[in-house]
Amino acid sequence: DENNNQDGEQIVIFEEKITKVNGEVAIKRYQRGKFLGKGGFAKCYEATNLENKKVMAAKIIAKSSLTRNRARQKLVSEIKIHKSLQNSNVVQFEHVFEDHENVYILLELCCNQTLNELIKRRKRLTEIEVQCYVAQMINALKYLHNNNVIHRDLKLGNLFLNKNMELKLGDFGLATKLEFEGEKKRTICGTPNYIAPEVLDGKVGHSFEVDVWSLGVIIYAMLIGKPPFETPDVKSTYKKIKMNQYSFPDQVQISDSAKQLIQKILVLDPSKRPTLDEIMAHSFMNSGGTIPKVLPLSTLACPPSIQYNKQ
Ligand SMILES: CC[C@@H]1C(=O)N(C)c2cncnc2N1C1CCCC1
Repeated sequence: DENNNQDGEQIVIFEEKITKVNGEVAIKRYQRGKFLGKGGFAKCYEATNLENKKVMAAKIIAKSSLTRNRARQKLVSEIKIHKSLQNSNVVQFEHVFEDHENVYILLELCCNQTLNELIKRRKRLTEIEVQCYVAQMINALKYLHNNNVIHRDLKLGNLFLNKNMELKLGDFGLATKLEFEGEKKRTICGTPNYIAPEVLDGKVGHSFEVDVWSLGVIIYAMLIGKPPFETPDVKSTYKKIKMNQYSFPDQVQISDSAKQLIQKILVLDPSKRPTLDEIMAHSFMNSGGTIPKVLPLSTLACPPSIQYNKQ
């Protein structure tokens, strides 16, 4: 019947009521699609804009779960920062609205999940694939940092893959925008495996370099198959990070330039870490055989746009 689709599933529509300047009320309707999973306080579904049939990813947050001020402030900050961003390697923020029960955040759909699932399935990636994903991450991070935004929660699970396997940086729940030149942040936040030592230190402030540290952790995790400081419990992970204690397992053969790049990034002193441009120019990012000027597109692990940028 009108409330169930052909395989008997209930059809759920969520509506946005818009009161126009002339007082007219317009209604935008979205049809809820398959459940994508939970993300923090949010239940996530595919959602189709019934006007233009565009399919997006919807984060639906029950207002009842936002009673604590911290959670509410985090959501307001996430929306304010993410809404202001527009880049080919950043998840596109499509729309946000609310009704009596929920807040609805509509985002670019990334139907190949995240690098976390990819690494789980593949165990580890080839150096060529890693170069390709690192180039896209650097593109996103350069854009963020040029807009005075620090992501602060870079990890495999926040690196989404769209239908063309293009990388899209998402989840700005812990992101922050610096208001003045040289400003330092002090709030301790991030995900244990990827958090920078100076954030744990708590005494000195932290800045853009925390994202470079996390990028180093991600490069190690993509090549080796797990993050460098991972241990069964958070406390010992923090100890290893502060002691800069990690190694390269003999079982996994990676190139010297890959090892060198990781060692260059994972240094305790943030001022000693390479800039994003220096990482891009590192031999690891330009090794793996010279790429012929004219590329047979089929051979490309990553979208032609990125490869050409590297030339
Ligand atoms: C909608 C939330 C989150 C996300 O941020 N994006 C961009 C996304 C985009 N496309 C599919 N899923 C996405 N997710 C998943 C849903 C469950 C956990 C994280």
